[in-house]
Amino acid sequence: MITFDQVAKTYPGQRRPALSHIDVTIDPGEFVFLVGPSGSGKSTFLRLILREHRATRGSVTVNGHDVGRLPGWRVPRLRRQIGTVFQDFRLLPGKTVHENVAFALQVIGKSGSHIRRTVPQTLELVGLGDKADRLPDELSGGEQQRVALARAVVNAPPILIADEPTGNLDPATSVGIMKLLDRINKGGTTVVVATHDSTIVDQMRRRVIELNAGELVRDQAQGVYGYR
Ligand SMILES: Nc1ncnc2c1ncn2[C@@H]1O[C@H](COP(=O)(O)OP(=O)(O)OP(=O)(O)O)[C@@H](O)[C@H]1O
Repeated sequence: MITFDQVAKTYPGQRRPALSHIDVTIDPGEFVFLVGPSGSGKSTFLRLILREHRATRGSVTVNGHDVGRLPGWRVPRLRRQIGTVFQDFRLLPGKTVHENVAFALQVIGKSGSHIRRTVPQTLELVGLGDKADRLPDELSGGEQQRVALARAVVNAPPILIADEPTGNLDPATSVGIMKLLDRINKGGTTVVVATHDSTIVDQMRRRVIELNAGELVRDQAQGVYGYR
């Protein structure tokens, strides 16, 4: 599903590579935590999957496609296969919860009847069925992240990527978000989460990939956070 084959990435103008010698395979349906100190390359790893950047060496394959070789016009189709969630939620402030989630379907051309059916189901999944008409600034941080999650999965992508999804949330709220990611994964979605949240990684005991200075230094089934 997602394969890194001898991947290296050096950003333009930088001497030190952000990633080097990365060899890893993530199978369909896996749940993977990506951990490592600040600057170790976690976001770069995720950006290569999304083709926000291209590898300098080696190849990144998603669903059988070498994403570095995709022509530009195919990149939107790749990104439709990958739901994304970030630390800062990135909701549209002038739109309601329903509209934020619906917008993700409108931009890919889904019909009004599909949207009216699917959005309420997805808001129920994330526990926000009763807050569809709220604006983002009328929600708590945890609720805003649930909206972002609903938006990420409303078109049922096979892959969900989350970069520090609990970075702005208190511990109790973070547990709720991780339980939701776990539930989405149990529905068959491959989930990759970059995080500094050691408590949650230690609680969940899923596969842990650790990066350090751009190198993959640990790949552990049912792993722990494992460094300070
Ligand atoms: N656009 C860029 N241009 C140049 N260098 C970059 C760029 N993005 C990241 N880097 C560098 O690449 C290295 C890896 O950064 P990256 O953001 O992938 O780390 P990270 O593990 O996600 O860090 P954090 O936990 O702080 O988010 C760092 O040295 C960073 O300064």
